[in-house]
Amino acid sequence: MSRRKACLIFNPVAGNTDSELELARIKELLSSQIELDIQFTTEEIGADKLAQEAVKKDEFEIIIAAGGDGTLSEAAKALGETTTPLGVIPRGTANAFAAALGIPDTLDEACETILSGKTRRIDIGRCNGRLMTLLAGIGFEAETIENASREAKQRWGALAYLVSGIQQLRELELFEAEIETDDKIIKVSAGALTVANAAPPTSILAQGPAGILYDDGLLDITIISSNTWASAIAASYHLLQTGLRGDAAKRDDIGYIRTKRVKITTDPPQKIVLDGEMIGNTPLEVECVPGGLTVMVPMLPAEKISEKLEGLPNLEVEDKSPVVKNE
Ligand SMILES: Nc1ncnc2c1ncn2[C@@H]1O[C@H](COP(=O)(O)OP(=O)(O)OP(=O)(O)O)[C@@H](O)[C@H]1O
Repeated sequence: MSRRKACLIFNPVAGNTDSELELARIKELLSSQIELDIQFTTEEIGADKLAQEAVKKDEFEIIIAAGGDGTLSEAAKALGETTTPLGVIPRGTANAFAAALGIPDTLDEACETILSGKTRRIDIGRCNGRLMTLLAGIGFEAETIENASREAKQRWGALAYLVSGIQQLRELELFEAEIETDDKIIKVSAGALTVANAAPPTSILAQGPAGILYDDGLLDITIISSNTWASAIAASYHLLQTGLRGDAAKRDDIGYIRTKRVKITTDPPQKIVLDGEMIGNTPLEVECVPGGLTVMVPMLPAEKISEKLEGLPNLEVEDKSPVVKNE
């Protein structure tokens, strides 16, 4: 059987792990079935440029990105609105992109997902003229991201966002927002607004609705209007719980709507963070691009796997499925 050809885009500085060992393991796992052309990102040449060049060459069946959320999201955006599938190997601190799509975050399982060859078309968003894979946030989320420095992230990992978030909550100030969808205009005082195409449960500010579907052609907007530090903490905790359970939020200071496109203006103007990167100030316009990205995903979403027995001592499993007789 001939091997498939893939371009592997690898960020050698992502995460806090030994990247040489990781690259060797990826090659070991994939190369029996996939011929890899390995390209390293540099400070100057990002995953977006490498992915665009790979698409242009027109010789790869898959483009695989191995790195943190920055690398994965850049590669995804370069493949947006093409049919080339993206293989995802998460190697960062938070790995929100993989978590949002149910892609496992261990190297071995992520490579297994790529080898399984199952692809799925997912939505992407178009946000103020740029492509969006996960979400855009204004208010609280934007300030949190800006304040979580790379140094803090390296020292504390995902905790850095939490610490920065709590600092930010102390300075909570509401702003006036006008949210215009195809069929409504909503005016509201808000502390945080999140427009999500897809989001992992850890993106708590996006967890208003019960489950954020990444292939329904719609965006999920969560509005948080807590006006005191105590109520903002209670709202965040509620969202963490409901998000993990897959339930909808049930507090008066949390609202959510679903729409194909949205325009948000605020007074005063607020910073916008798009997929973890500051991109400027409001107004914010987002539109869903249904099926805009093809991704290699596991056969079953990871969260649906509810059984694990392997590894238990003296394990014996009897298959009791009924025998079908041909009479
Ligand atoms: N060879 C390189 N040397 C230095 N910086 C690089 C190199 N390749 C990519 N980068 C930088 O790495 C950043 C992207 O990092 P990425 O998101 O992949 O990992 P991370 O920051 O460790 O993960 P996370 O975002 O989960 O913390 C970009 O800012 C890019 O400029």
